[in-house]
Amino acid sequence: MELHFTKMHGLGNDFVVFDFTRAAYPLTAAQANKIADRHFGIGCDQILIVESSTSDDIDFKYRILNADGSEVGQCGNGARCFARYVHDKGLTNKNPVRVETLSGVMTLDLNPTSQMVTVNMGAPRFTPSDIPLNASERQSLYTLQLDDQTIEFSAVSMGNPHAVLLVDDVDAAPVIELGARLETHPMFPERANIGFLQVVSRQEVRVRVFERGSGETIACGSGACAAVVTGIQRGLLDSNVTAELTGGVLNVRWDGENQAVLMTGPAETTFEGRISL
Ligand SMILES: N[C@@H](CCC[C@H](N)C(=O)O)C(=O)O
Repeated sequence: MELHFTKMHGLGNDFVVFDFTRAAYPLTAAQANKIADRHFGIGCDQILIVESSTSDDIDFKYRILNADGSEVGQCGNGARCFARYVHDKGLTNKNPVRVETLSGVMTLDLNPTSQMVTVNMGAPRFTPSDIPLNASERQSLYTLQLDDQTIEFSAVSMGNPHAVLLVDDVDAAPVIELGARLETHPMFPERANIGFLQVVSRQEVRVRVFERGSGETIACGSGACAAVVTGIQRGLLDSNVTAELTGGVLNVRWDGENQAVLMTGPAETTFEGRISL
């Protein structure tokens, strides 16, 4: 079977995008894993699948597979690329675009004069069972034990599970070593994305994220939102924040409890091709 794909990225968080609106194709986890492989496949952090929606008021179904083949409910950088893709391919001319994911409905707003897209990420969820997190009650800071180290973190669902650690300097943070160990810690029954947050000022942060199912990526949209939201909750940040990731800059806005998070950033196409599976 040969499939046409489009390669896209949001701040270097890169995606292989497939249009399955006309014909469904059941990609297996093993095939997804092969596509994402940077040596034996195309190479990407996530695979994004465009499908038709069955609801009248929703434009598309937006499915997300991590590089390890696991299907997940959220990808913020991917959502911006999704919006750009369905417009560039002429699948819709609606703006905003409404999409359904495993985690709920998202609204994607394309800026008509630039490559920027604003994603309404929905309201963050803090209840442990919603994240999910093995804890009996909601707290702004949790701790877990790793050998003889006590790790302090905040936890939130942005439609996917995030733990956020506050650090003095993201460049010096042990993102890969600690991220890999925390991703699969029993505190996180569905694993978690592990973010490292450095507060530069009340309006500016630096963030690195070890992503569940993909490893450290050079940008994670939902990770940036999780980091900013937990920083605001801890009283360290204002409601409108610039998040600097290794791949570039996002704007994140959150006006507090039960309010939706708005994330704005670029979305770009790099190339198109065909792959035999
Ligand atoms: N890169 C993403 C997040 C992709 C999914 C994540 N790895 C998970 O497993 O939840 C983003 O930009 O949000």
